[in-house]
Amino acid sequence: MAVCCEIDNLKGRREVILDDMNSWINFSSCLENHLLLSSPIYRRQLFLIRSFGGYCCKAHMEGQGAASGKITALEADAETVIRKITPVLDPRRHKGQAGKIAVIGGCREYTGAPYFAAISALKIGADLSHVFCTKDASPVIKGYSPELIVHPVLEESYSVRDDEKASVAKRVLAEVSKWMERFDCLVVGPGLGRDPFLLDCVSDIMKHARKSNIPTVIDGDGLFLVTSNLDLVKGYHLAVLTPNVNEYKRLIEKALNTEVNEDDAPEQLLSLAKCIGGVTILRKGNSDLVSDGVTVNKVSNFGSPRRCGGQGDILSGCVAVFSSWARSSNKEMDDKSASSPMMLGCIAGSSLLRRAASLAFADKKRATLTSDIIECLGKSLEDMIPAEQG
Ligand SMILES: NC(=O)C1=CN([C@@H]2O[C@H](COP(=O)(O)OP(=O)(O)OC[C@H]3O[C@@H](n4cnc5c(N)ncnc54)[C@H](O)[C@@H]3O)[C@@H](O)[C@H]2O)[C@@H](O)CC1
Ligand SMILES: Nc1ncnc2c1ncn2[C@@H]1O[C@H](COP(=O)(O)OP(=O)(O)OP(=O)(O)O)[C@@H](O)[C@H]1O
Ligand SMILES: [Mg+2]
Repeated sequence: MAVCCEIDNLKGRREVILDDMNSWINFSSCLENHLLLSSPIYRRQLFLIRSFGGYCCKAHMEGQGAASGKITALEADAETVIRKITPVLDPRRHKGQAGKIAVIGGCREYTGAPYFAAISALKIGADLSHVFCTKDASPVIKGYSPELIVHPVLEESYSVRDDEKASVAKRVLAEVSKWMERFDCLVVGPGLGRDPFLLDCVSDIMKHARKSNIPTVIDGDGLFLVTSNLDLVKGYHLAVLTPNVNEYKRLIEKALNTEVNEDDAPEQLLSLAKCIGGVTILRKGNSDLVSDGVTVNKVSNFGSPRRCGGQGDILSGCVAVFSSWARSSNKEMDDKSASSPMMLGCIAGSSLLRRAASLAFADKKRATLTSDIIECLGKSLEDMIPAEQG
């Protein structure tokens, strides 16, 4: 009979005999839910057990690797996560209950990024999607889509005199704050730009969101801001950072004062998340890695070989929605021991984006663009969780 609690302690040699279906179910759910950090040896044994057909087998596990070897990231069961957290389409629900998201981003240079993030949130099932951007960016973003609610409230240095800055900053915070309590999640950074005055205002917005316990996904130039002031997110368990290759490099250099180490990538990500006080970090790349400083997971389902700009923006909008759904489903089930909603949101968002990218690429090949991927978000979700059954 498998004794699941012993599986956590792999310091010595363990023998696990899975002699019936129930013990296999216990054993495998223990692995999926708790033992996310494992040694290569352990993973080989898991594979061996699986290859025996799931049960009625005997496995010897040498624990040396777990005690002294590398930390590896187990592939997350993203499809199960998506099925678990996506809300049913219940006719008794009213507008807003499936999620209200706000993107803080969009300036003179970048109007695509906040649009991609905000429209992706709607495409996967959120009810309302707002964008808080600069005055210049607003008509452009509104022009892309009548679905988005666009607030032209941010200001860049060039449009504000020095003697006006304090009052303008106060006004910007007031404009965003009056909406804040209504949002289930913020996405800070897609297309924000790096204007110092604008970033000061966004720091104030982030502090306010934190005080109000609003989950916050930080991407793009939001990561530039956070890297320059880690205290903005340090210890905030409702923060998610979604760095790309450059953004990750800067974070590692700043927080850990070292270089990116590809050989021990899961371990380094775990240390980074721990160092920033348990924020959740989704490191984007060929495989996406997700950690909250306690566990580390991998999402590596096939995506697309096209690296057109904007895919990270889609991801940030999806992570915001899925994290909100995961939070609500934890609350509905009153399950305090459930996995971190931000981890689940990252796993679900990453997997869905990659599926959508793969579908879009199958159709458009080299001509695949971010808008094509957005068009595939709905079908990708439908394939896993049909609307009529959901
Ligand atoms: N259509 C759009 O509006 C898009 C806008 N985007 C926005 O563009 C902004 C910048 O995002 P990126 O993903 O390009 O940011 P990155 O930080 O990845 O790159 C910015 C640029 O600086 C260079 N760079 C980065 N780190 C460097 C370093 N350490 N030394 C030298 N050069 C370095 C990169 O090669 C790149 O050309 C963000 O606000 C982002 O959201 C992107 O999301 C792509 C789509
Ligand atoms: N080499 C890769 N192979 C496969 N998929 C990748 C690769 N790199 C990134 N991705 C996927 O694309 C998504 C976006 O990652 P990317 O690194 O392009 O973000 P980004 O640079 O922030 O994008 P954006 O242009 O929106 O700012 C990731 O979540 C990942 O799933
Ligand atoms: Mg990006």
